[in-house]
Amino acid sequence: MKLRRSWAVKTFTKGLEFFRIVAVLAENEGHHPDLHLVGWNNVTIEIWTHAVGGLTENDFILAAKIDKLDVLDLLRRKPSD
Ligand SMILES: C[C@H](O)[C@H](O)[C@H]1CNC2=NC(N)=NC(=O)C2=N1
Repeated sequence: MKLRRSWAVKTFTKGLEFFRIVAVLAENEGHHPDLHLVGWNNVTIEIWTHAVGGLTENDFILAAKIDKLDVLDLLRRKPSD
């Protein structure tokens, strides 16, 4: 079981900017997601705790903080939810 969310970014480079922002957060949290940039503009982030091979509270905390990031200027459209 993993937490997974995808976003369509405006450009490949904006996808990398997204990753850079997430990387700062991940370093601060001491918890690190899997980052995928596929098909030039599809960003998918997967979160789980490798150490236990499943989900822990830290995963939900990181996911919630990623959801709150101000990345609208990087996206093709607003996230649907
Ligand atoms: C020592 C260090 O805190 C651990 O290796 C952390 C780092 N970040 C991590 N991130 C994630 N997603 N899962 C882990 O098990 C994990 N372990």
